[in-house]
Amino acid sequence: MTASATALANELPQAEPVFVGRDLRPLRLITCGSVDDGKSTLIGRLLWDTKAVKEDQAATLRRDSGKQNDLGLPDFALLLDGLQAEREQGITIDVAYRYFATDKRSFIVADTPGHEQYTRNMATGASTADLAVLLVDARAGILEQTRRHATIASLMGIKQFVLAVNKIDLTDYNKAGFDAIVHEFKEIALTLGVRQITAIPMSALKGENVVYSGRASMPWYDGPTLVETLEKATVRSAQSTGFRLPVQRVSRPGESFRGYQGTVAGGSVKPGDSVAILPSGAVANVKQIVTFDLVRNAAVAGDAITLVLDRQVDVSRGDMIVALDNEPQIGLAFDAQLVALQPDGIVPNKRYWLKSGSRRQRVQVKPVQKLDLKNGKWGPTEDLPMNSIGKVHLAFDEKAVFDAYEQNRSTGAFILIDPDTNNTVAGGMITAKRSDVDGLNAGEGRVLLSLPADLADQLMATELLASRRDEVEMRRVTTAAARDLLDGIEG
Ligand SMILES: Nc1nc2c(ncn2[C@@H]2O[C@H](COP(=O)(O)OP(=O)(O)OP(=O)(O)O)[C@@H](O)[C@H]2O)c(=O)[nH]1
Repeated sequence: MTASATALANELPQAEPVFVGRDLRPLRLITCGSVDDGKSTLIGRLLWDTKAVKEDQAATLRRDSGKQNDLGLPDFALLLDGLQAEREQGITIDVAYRYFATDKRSFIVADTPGHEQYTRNMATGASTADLAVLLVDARAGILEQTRRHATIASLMGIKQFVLAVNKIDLTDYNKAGFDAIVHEFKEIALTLGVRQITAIPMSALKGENVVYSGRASMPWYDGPTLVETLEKATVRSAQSTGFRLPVQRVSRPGESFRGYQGTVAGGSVKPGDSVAILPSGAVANVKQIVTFDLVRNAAVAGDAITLVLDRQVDVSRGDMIVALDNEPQIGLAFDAQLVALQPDGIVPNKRYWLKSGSRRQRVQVKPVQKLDLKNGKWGPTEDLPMNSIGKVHLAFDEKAVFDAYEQNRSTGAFILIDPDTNNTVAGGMITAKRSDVDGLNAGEGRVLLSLPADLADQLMATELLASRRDEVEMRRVTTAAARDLLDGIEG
């Protein structure tokens, strides 16, 4: 907002501030479903009927789909061909975002592939979404994949669901079939604690109940269209935590200036605020907030800033600067839920890297419960195979800083990386801090050695070190890196 706009806003009566903000914020949604449920067709249809498709794309679409469709309609899935190319590049996190708008609101839709092995992409898309559209083929009904996606979406904190019963035209607009699917889904939703469900019979292909009403074919349905539902959905309220700045970089352009850079991950901050630096616990006041070239008088979640403090304190990459009166949890042990993403699953008690924001820490993971995707019940477990969803205990080598995911989706989320392969093996959410490490070997007192690979292997082969594997962790580095480390210690 410009200075004059701010002044104007201050003069206006304060009666409806909520509405001003609400319409400006786009609704983020994720679409999920099994292969061929019609996800691409639905997104294509949304873009087409809201006129988000540019004229040149539209001409290509009419030309390319001319022969392909027995209904004489354009193949809306073709609109997403560009995304297919993006997918095939094999980018680690594989979510494509599309934008469209009505005169009431704008939307960002995360399109994620439907195959089972793409669960991780779904989890990524869900982590920022306000609402999930779950597609079901009206002929096939609810599948295990539907349950899996609903579960992941709800674990990722999504509270609003649209059950899109698609291809209803292929069932002759059968009301009883639609009702049975809705009934079955409501039972699943109940076990997940999801209450806000809008079920819509639709034909993405024909554009019925997507943007335009399908009443002509389905006089029995008097509910909203998909777009009407999306227009009325609520955008997640701001995170309920105080100020959070995960430090991505310490900027030191000259002797006199030291700033801490990162993207605000919660709350807001202004000069004069008292902050703590975690995990050290040092305290300081905010002296200045800088963005690109501007000095700002406040910053809020989402802003990329450089923070200048009023005194010399020790801050490094991976630390978190937080509101003094509203701090996250600090500890060695946490409860979490995660989705296992790799063929090896989660290996009990193995040491992984946990990455959250710019922080990377060693952690041991103990699976304790697994979700049965057939009946939605949690049961005890000792392992978590690929694509399973589990509750785990985490034990860190050094103090970790988190908010519960419920309170803050940035500072409560993490991924696990296998140190041997560098693969992302899980995506997870912190649920609570634990008071004990549950028999896991929290690594206080453990020795970390960074050595050239051949030397490390020789040392590990000696009897002394082989017998003390739990106490000594060997990091294999190049000879040059080892020399740098030694130089650093000496100099
Ligand atoms: N009759 C009918 N056919 C539909 C409808 N929606 C999609 N289809 C057809 O179903 C097939 C699959 O649709 P897609 O949109 O490609 O499905 P998808 O879920 O995106 O599939 P993937 O991209 O492989 O995950 C296509 O031939 C569509 O034309 C619908 O509402 N009615």
